[in-house]
Amino acid sequence: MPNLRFTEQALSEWMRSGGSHSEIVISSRVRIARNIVHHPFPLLANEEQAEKVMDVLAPVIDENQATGYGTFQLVKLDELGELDKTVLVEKHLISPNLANDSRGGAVLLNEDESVSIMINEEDHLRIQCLFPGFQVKEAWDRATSIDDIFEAAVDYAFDDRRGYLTSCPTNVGTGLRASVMMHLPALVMTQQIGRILSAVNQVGLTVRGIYGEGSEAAGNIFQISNQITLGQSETEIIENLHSVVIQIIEHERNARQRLLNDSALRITDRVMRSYGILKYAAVMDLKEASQRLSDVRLGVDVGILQEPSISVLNELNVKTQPGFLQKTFGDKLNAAERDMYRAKLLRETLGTTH
Ligand SMILES: Nc1ncnc2c1ncn2[C@@H]1O[C@H](COP(=O)(O)OP(=O)(O)OP(=O)(O)O)[C@@H](O)[C@H]1O
Repeated sequence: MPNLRFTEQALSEWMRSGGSHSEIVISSRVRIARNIVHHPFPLLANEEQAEKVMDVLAPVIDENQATGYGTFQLVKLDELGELDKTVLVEKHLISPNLANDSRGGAVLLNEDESVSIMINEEDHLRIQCLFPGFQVKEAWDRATSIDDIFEAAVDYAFDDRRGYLTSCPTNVGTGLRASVMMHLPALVMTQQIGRILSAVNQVGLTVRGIYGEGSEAAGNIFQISNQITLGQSETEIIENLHSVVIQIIEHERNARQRLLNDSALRITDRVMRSYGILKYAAVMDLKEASQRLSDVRLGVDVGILQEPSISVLNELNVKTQPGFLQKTFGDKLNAAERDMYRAKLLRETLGTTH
């Protein structure tokens, strides 16, 4: 089993700085889907064929250490235990898809974990770049520079009329998904979220939960990304997302202000109560932890609380997940044990000694 430093720390190095609008936008991501010619797409490939794709793609970055983004390590999913795979998903470094069906799958990760290049996921190549805060354009620049390195080395499946060809028709064209992870507690509390999210859908964007397609929006965190990859240029996709996100930020800010003006005592009580429960509870399930961490994050953002730091809250969002908990406290914890250890971890991290 390889020495996997990526699963030791909960907080990726790239998450340590804030980025712009970080009181509302937690992170930005761009991923580009590509396939290479003369190889069956991953869903149709047998093990040997998947292995061949890996042999073609994995060395491209190895030979190109001058990416400017530090050295990369190749992690083959078949060589990892279930727990390490789960932790990589919990840190957003691989998709749940790749963890569940990792035949011939691999990921190339750079040192600060801001670039993750999945091989043999739904497509041969999925280049993902992550940035803290609202930095979709920066994530796009980085992803496209990595894409250029691959494009110079291999032949991509490309059709003059349709653009880049992908396994799922929803990715054909640019193969681009740009997204932001937003913390929108005030829009949820003021019950405006439904209206805002359906407006978002109407302008070609889609809303997902914290772990992507099919996951729930836990802890008032929503992932907003482009739905359309065909018929729009990459710049248009990024610009469209950018302008909608700016509007959502504005709505969330206004909602926070309104809550503070109209219900300061109620909000303060909610924040302090959640902080107290996180510091002293003996049992805590994931749903409650996510909700209470969201309350505390809001409290820090609007100045009700001076601590903990946002960096500690980001770290707790990963550390309280089932995989990471088991990594910390021991393999194979049942649900009741996880709830107990989650509470212990929260008490210890938030500075309560008993
Ligand atoms: N802005 C973001 N910040 C951090 N992680 C993100 C962000 N957007 C998406 N992710 C993570 O990327 C992973 C994949 O998400 P998702 O399923 O939405 O995208 P995808 O695999 O690119 O989409 P699809 O295959 O459906 O086109 C998930 O674990 C999700 O948490």
